[in-house]
Amino acid sequence: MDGSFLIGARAVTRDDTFRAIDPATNEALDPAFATSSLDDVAEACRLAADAFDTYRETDPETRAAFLEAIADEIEAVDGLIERAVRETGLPQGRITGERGRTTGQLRLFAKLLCQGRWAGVVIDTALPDRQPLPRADLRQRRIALGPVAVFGASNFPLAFSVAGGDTASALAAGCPVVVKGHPAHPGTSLLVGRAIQAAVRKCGLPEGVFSLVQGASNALGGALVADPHIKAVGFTGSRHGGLALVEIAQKRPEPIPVYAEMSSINPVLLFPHALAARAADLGKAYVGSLTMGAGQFCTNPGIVVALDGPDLDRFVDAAAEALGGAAPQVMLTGSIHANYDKGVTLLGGQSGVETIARGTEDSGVNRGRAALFGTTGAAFVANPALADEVFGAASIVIRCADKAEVARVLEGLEGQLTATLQLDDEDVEDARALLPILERKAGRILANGWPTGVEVSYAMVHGGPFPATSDSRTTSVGTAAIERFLRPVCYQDLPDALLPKAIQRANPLGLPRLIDGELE
Ligand SMILES: NC(=O)C1=CN([C@@H]2O[C@H](COP(=O)(O)OP(=O)(O)OC[C@H]3O[C@@H](n4cnc5c(N)ncnc54)[C@H](O)[C@@H]3O)[C@@H](O)[C@H]2O)C=CC1
Ligand SMILES: O=C(O)CCC(=O)C(=O)O
Repeated sequence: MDGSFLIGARAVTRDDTFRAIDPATNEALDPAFATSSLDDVAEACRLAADAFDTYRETDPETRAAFLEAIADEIEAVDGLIERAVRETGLPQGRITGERGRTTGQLRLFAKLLCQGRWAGVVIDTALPDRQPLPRADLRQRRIALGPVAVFGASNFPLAFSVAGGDTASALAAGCPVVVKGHPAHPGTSLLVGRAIQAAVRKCGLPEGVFSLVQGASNALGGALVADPHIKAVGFTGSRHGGLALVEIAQKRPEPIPVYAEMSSINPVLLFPHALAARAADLGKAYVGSLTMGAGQFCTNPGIVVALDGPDLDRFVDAAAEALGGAAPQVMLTGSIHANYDKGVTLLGGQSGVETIARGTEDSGVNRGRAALFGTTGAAFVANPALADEVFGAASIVIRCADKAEVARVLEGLEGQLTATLQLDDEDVEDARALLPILERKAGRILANGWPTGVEVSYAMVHGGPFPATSDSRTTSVGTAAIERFLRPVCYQDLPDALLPKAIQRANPLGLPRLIDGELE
């Protein structure tokens, strides 16, 4: 690996460099990586704009073959898993699974392209004899928005990074992509970036379809979002970072959409009959979800809400026992670990909050020690700081005096990616009463499971009201993610010779069409 970054078909080096740090040891890793300059960012965006008109009008099958080629190239990269493990501290099994999720995601978008519904073809045929006025021939399809800036996430070095869901959905839509790799895993980013670059070449696509810029400074990311050629942004990371990018995008002479996935504490509701039947099992399973990946999931179960009583005591005892035996895990970066420790100290120091259990003692660098807290519904409602996300394996159990207090706790929450119900048949009526609140708050509501681990599928919604995301109308995981990067265009009375293939009368692409309100 040579430490370059990728501008179109070129690998570029610069004198200004930075290194990845192995978070398990704090050792700086070779090689040194070139930091992209602001001119490099501008060049990547210009190439993307040059490629746009050609790339967006490629046949769906061509883009599908491209996505498949990227997946194949990623699977062929030597040393990818090892490098990602070194740069993130995540275990090999987890990274291997994540690679499968990443390539599976690319292949799912390839399949979606061949199915054609994404093109959104709707036709209202002309009614020349309609009284009192004739109707024109109206043909709608969706086209790509333009070049997209994607920010790789620290916590998913493959599935939410260079070739992750944002990139896959933007490329599927017909948008060239300029990725800013996350500075914590530049080697992983480069290896995956090279795989995409190779796929661009093999598929004969314009070089500007993909570039990867690298560097740690906010100026770099800010310049990318501000570049006039960029027409949308995909981001997963901190609330602070996401909001900074939203502000830059809104202040541009031409504001653009930012799809930022930010903070979420993912409430878990324990209903009385479920608690009575299996409190101890629920306690253990909750700690499994909480501590997975050192808790570094935005879907991590950060709060548990239940009626106070002996069954909740049994849940808490089982959770405390499981968490008390949980070994500290390497976190992604020194600063994420420091933020975690700070968040745990702040939460534990709030009035009305008790520390129920901590994971076993910290014995190495950047190890996150799990933390379980408890409080009452009244204290939680009175103090918004108790609902701040602590990114890592920390969670708080909220003991409510009655059902009305459960509802008040939920009403007080900000927007969430998920809400989880642990319930039995006898709990359904209580759950039904809370469903309207949960629908207003969350993008995904699940029963008798745990929120971590998102399925990549057609029905998935990985989104939710602010601050879970900056735009609750969409999802960043699953096939519906393509919609973020498309916009409708209506063609009125254009002759067939001028129409794009997607909406020509003979339907040469064989796309599904809604004609005069009826599915063809
Ligand atoms: N909710 C979630 O899913 C996640 C939350 N986090 C939170 O974020 C904290 C920091 O972790 P990171 O992953 O590094 O996230 P981050 O938001 O600090 O950085 C993500 C990316 O955005 C860029 N960036 C950040 N602020 C920027 C700005 N003002 N202008 C331009 N570019 C900017 C960074 O260089 C990086 O490429 C964690 O401690 C955690 O609290 C991190 C990862 C996921
Ligand atoms: O739980 C998952 O699989 C996805 C989590 C996620 O989107 C994140 O942590 O950024």
